[in-house]
Amino acid sequence: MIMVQGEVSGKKYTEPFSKGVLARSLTRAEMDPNKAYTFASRIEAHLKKNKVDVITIEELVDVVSEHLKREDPEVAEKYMLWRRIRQCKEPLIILIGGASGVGTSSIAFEVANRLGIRNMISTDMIREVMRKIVSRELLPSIYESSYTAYQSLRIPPPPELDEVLIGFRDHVDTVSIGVEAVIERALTEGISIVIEGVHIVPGFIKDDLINKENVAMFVLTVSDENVHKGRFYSRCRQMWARRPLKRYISYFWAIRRIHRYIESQAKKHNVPVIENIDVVTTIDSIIKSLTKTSVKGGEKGAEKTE
Ligand SMILES: Nc1ncnc2c1ncn2[C@@H]1O[C@H](COP(=O)(O)OP(=O)(O)OP(=O)(O)O)[C@@H](O)[C@H]1O
Ligand SMILES: O=C(O)[C@@H](CO)OP(=O)(O)O
Repeated sequence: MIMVQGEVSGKKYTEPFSKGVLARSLTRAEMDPNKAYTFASRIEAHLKKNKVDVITIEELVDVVSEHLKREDPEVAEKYMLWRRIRQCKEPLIILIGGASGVGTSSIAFEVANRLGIRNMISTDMIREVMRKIVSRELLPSIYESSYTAYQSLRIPPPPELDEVLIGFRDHVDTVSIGVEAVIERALTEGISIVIEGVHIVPGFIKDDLINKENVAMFVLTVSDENVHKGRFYSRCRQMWARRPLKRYISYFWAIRRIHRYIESQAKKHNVPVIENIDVVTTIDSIIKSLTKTSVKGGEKGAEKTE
């Protein structure tokens, strides 16, 4: 049996080589699952042929990337990017924002999956918990959707200001407190997490959290209004969807205003804006950007996610 040696939080561990585990990491680099399993079997055969009984994770990664470079350079590059992020010692906090319907939850799920991050929360869930704590009378705006929050303003803003944005800012400002609490808890516990939703807006979360090397924020956009609108139709066709299409379509004008506002905030605060047209391209941009920014220190290492 071939044994693999690794290290998590300074503690060494040894476990048997598993084709399944290796294949799973290759599928995260977008190798077809069947091909990944065959490839993992070939790696195992290679190690056996070379009479390897014990191999460290680093040595195994070298063997895998050498074989991958010959077989599929594109997957090899993605595999190495993925490894660099996984090597972070600090927990990775990924924040994905964007107006309702641009795809934050779909993309967050895929990013978490690709990076082996087991924790993910939507800001809608955080808002829901906050609604149970504070009465509607005290904080009416969080009882609204982000795009209807303006209807709960107690004092109408002066006509020269955009009331949709005033309502939105008020709504996001409150939910951001819950978002900050989740970030702080993840940092304290040392767990990686992806937080996604319309309440992730550049400029609203405390600088001391955002500026940490292992906290990365992204904003998703869909510039074409018709494509954006189409996303609500595609979502409501999914069997499990329980969200009324009519409501999103009738407030689409407000959602687009919020979309423009979030994008402008991202530009102002140097947060990467990613046009979410093709899922694979969006995820690749996020992962590439993570290796450039949030893992600035390079070899910092992650919790053992799998
Ligand atoms: N890149 C993409 N290409 C095609 N469809 C996509 C893409 N990203 C998301 N979608 C689809 O668009 C719809 C809306 O996506 P999703 O529910 O992730 O949006 P959201 O930003 O989380 O919205 P909300 O904030 O309202 O929850 C879903 O049906 C999803 O499958
Ligand atoms: O507030 C919003 O923009 C959306 C985000 O998902 O939530 P809901 O439409 O469920 O209120």
